[in-house]
Amino acid sequence: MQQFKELIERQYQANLPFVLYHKPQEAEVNLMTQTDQELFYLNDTVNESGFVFAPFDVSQKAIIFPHKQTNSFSFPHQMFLEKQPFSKGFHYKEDARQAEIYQELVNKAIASIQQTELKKIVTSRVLELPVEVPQVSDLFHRLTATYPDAMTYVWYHPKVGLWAGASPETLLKVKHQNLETVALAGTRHESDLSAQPFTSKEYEEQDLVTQHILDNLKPYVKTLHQSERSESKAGQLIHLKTTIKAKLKSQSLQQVIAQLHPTPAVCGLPTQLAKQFLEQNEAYNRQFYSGYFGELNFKSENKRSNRPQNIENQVFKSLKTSSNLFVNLRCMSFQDATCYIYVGGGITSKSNALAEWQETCNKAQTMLNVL
Ligand SMILES: C=C(O[C@H]1C=CC=C(C(=O)O)[C@@H]1O)C(=O)O
Repeated sequence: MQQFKELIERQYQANLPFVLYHKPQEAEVNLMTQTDQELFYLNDTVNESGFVFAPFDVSQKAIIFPHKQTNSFSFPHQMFLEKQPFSKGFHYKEDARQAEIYQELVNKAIASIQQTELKKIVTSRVLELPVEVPQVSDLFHRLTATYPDAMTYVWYHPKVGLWAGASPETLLKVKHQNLETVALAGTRHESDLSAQPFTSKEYEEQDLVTQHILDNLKPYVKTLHQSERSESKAGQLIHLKTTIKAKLKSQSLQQVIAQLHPTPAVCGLPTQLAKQFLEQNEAYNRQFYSGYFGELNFKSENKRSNRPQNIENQVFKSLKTSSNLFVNLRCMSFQDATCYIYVGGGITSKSNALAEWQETCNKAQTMLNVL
């Protein structure tokens, strides 16, 4: 652990880019470090390989830590579970004015949905906390120990900033031509679920996401399959989730990402109208919140024997390419002794502004727990 800590802190103190991440339930924690401060933008989704960090706004370019410019390390995830980290959680009381402002935004979204063809808008807000930047190795330790089922990460580039989070949502997994994605929406705190089970509001909210993904993927896939809807745990929150699997017609990842991002789980429906509403009414820049991030075109060696017993020990090696991208939710950034926590929720005609405010408070707790 000491070696790990020193490696990360040295990189951070030297103002050099790195990403530290743990994919849901994986045995290993990964670290990629860049040896200079150059900022690389993703230009070619098909041929470039590395860790991408993409903003919500699709008109802005994604950043990549390219494999060719980085060193990669891995550590056993077990190492982060042995000593339970020490967070007591950050007690933060939001003032009534913040609640008012957010509920006004939600009511405006509800009115727009009632008066136009908009069906759903995912409104969001940012909390500002006076917090010194924590030791990045400790922050990651707490995140990954607390949320082993999420995609946890700490990402840093001196020209962009420091981001961290615990995402519950896969944007896509692609291996060869096999694609997997999820429609995730609808939220309850686990302690409320038995008294207040999911209602038609959340089922409809989540159906919109599932249907949108299925419709958008159809032209690009040979087969398409959706799972039964289930309840999925993310920290202390429960969401509704449908898993969608498909066989792609070609490996055009660029087209597929364009179909999936931003989904109605983070923007709304119809997408362009919802985006317009957010541009006009959300009084802050989302930056990387509700964008996507993760492994793009990672190559791993695939070994297989041509005989069941492997008698002649003849092993074929082939390189497999896979991508694992996640939606950047339950995340925060740090700047000048301030921590910014980003939270939102899906609004439909059936939404209640006070309940939506409470939902964003519950979501913020995911990050407050590890500060
Ligand atoms: C927009 C967020 O969550 C999305 C993902 C799951 C459930 C959601 C909801 O219930 O509104 C949101 O669509 C967020 O966490 O900031």
